[in-house]
Amino acid sequence: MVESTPTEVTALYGGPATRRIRTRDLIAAKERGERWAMLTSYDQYTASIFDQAGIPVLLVGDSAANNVFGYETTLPVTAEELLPLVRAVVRATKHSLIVGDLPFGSYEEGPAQALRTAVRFMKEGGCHAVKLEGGRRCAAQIEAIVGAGIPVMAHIGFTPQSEHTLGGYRVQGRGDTAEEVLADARAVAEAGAFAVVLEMVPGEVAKRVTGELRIPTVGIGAGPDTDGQVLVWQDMAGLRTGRAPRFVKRYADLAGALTDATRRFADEVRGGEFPAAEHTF
Ligand SMILES: Nc1nc(=O)c2c([nH]1)NC[C@@H]1CN(c3ccc(C(=O)N[C@@H](CCC(=O)O)C(=O)O)cc3)CN21
Ligand SMILES: CC(C)C(=O)C(=O)O
Ligand SMILES: [Mg+2]
Repeated sequence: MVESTPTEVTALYGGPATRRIRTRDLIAAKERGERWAMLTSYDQYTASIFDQAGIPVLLVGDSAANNVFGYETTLPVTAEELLPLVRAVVRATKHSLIVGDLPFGSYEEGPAQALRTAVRFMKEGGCHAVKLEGGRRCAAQIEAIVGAGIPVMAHIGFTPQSEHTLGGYRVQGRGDTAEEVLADARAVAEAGAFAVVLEMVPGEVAKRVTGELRIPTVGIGAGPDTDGQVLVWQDMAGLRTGRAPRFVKRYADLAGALTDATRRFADEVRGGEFPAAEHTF
């Protein structure tokens, strides 16, 4: 039997988990035809669980705006709010590649601003790559960041930071506009992105993009034919209540479990059952 060297990772799943996943592992996985999962994470405990459960890529999303800070949209969240979350996720993990999502307003002015923010995320956040929203319009930003040695994940299709231009939460790339999504995908790959998120695009369009690009595609509401799939963790685990987007599948009912635990705790305090002798010094 051939023993693997400590630095070798033969597969994203099941390989010797002796070091962090790197961007090149994701490109190699695509060449082998392997699919992989990505989740958001914004804190120590979820980061550690996802890292140990074998999620190769964790995104500290600007969706922390909605799912941590309680804003309506992702537009208000700042680098100052996101950076401590990035640091927490990095500190809690050993294997996953950590991607920091650049917030609205921190890269649109041009390559110099984008590079400055990306450097902050790497230096102050300690993440291993950054993500930004936009295709052709962000090619210069991607080039500048990649040119400084920082890996970039792109994000095209429905880009929540530009919901006011896109006309709300809508599928992008239906009919004739499929070519727009393809042009954006080619532009970000050409600019040096190591992967690209495809959000809310028709499955057929995502399949075409995935077949055409050498870099992996990561779908959210983009059908089954992308190389990776990403969900917001509170959606995946059923912590978020209320109506979820159609692309969400709930794998647990954390909201139900936590409500139940909370009620029992409160009831036992009211009934004098907690704390018991074993909890008392
Ligand atoms: N919890 C959470 N999950 C997400 O997926 C997510 C965030 N937050 N925050 C940032 C963005 C916003 N995203 C969203 C938010 C809403 C819809 C939505 O309501 N979609 C509807 C309408 C689609 C349509 O009309 O075509 C759906 O049913 O999917 C989609 C993506 C994705 N991101
Ligand atoms: C949904 C993913 C791709 C994202 O950008 C986020 O969570 O911020
Ligand atoms: Mg985001």
